[in-house]
Amino acid sequence: MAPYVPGDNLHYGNMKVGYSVDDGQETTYLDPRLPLLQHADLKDKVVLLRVDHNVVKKGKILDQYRIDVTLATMYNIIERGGRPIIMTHIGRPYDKKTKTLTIKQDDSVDAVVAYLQRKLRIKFAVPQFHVTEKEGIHDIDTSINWLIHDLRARKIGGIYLPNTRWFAGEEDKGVNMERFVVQLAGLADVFVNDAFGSWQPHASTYHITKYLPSYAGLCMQAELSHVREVLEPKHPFVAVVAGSKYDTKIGPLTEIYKKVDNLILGGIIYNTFLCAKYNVRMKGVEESDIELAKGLVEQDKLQKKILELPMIVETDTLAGRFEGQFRTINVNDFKEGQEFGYVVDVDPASFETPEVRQVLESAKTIFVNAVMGMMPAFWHGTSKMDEAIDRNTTAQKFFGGGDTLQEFKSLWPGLYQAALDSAKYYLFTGGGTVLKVLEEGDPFGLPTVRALIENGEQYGHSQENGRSSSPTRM
Ligand SMILES: Nc1ncnc2c1ncn2[C@@H]1O[C@H](COP(=O)(O)OP(=O)(O)O)[C@@H](O)[C@H]1O
Ligand SMILES: O=C(OP(=O)(O)O)[C@H](O)COP(=O)(O)O
Repeated sequence: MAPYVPGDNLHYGNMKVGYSVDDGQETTYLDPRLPLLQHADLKDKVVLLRVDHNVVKKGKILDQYRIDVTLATMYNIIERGGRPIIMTHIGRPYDKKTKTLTIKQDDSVDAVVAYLQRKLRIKFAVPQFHVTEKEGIHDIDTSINWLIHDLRARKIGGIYLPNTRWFAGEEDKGVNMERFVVQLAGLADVFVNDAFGSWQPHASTYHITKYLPSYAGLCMQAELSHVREVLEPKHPFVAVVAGSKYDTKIGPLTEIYKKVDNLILGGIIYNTFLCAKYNVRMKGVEESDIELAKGLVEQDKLQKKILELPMIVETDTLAGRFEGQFRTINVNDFKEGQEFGYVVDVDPASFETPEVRQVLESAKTIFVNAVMGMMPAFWHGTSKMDEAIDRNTTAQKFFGGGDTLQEFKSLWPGLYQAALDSAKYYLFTGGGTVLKVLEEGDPFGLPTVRALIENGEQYGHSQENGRSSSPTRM
């Protein structure tokens, strides 16, 4: 039998035999100053690869999507002779208020490493370093040299470092950070950033570029290219933003507000907004955050772009959804000075009001970074939101965010699967990152991406230096 040639379909009468295989290339639109993985010299080089494999909850992977989209970069590095040292953060083990680090096995990279080993059938080594209570790992000690020796000798397929946020220097700005970055850089010859979702300028995403020739990975490139569609949306443009990461999401909202036709809020952000607007109080919402939300309330007084979801769910306990201990309350009944228990979801009925239906059904672009309720017990609002958004079959729909994708997958597995292949949907690996890009107005202004560009200019390996011109073929 003749060998199968991709793209060379065989026709027998009306029957089509074989299938055509896409060449895997895609036109991307990237800033020509951005140094690309494709242009790096990787032969026999140790490559420090930062990914966003922040997919582990209580020691388990709930959605492997963020790992799968980095496999192309790993393959590319290995195929071109590079030896990978991979790193990611998991969760938020550093408490900014108490300034302490809590190291729990649940936040380890073990589940990710086990998944990669099963998937790629190569062996990864995870080095162990000395841990200090409340301060984490101070040093990458020399014990790692043995593993690097094995990596170079191809006795192991890769090294996977412990959770980057377990290192004292990761989120620090002083000597701890400098020491950590110098030690990290000492392990490798080249740095590749494929962690679109990790926009925060930490040691392993940002400061490391001061010390190694640095490049954008393939996932990073694809995401940066697609984010243009949200930056230049078809109108009406509706953003739905919810969840629990109040600290990193409230800032971008003021800028995003200017770009959208309507903004729908949920989760802790919405609770804080409601407290500020109606002068009510809810358990778990901090006074300092209410103060921050007042700016958004003022902004909305004139333009009225924020579409309120009127019915929300109040509970007496955060321990679960227990009959008789939760109830639906209506924002329109709020009285100044009222105090509520924990507000943990949006009632699904909110998505059936004529105003909300009209806005979602007439939108041309919808960006969703939203888990409406406290999971896993209060899933009802998020489920209804996903359904209401899917009803609009003409809009371009962009979902982004670790938890957003994970809940989309667990609540609507069939739809999630279809969305992965649908031209009407695009799933971003990072939700906070897309919000940040909308705030900056430029994906190449993200601190981590800017650092790559500056590195390319410093080392002279940006695309502009005779390698290629935009648009780029991956
Ligand atoms: N009202 C609420 N109270 C407490 N937690 C909430 C509430 N609404 C959503 N959450 C939690 O927010 C988390 C998702 O938020 P976030 O990390 O900001 O989203 P993403 O990862 O998609 O950007 C979920 O774990 C969910 O349980
Ligand atoms: O899950 C992430 O972001 P996302 O919740 O905005 O999608 C990323 O891993 C970034 O995590 P971080 O917001 O703790 O820096």
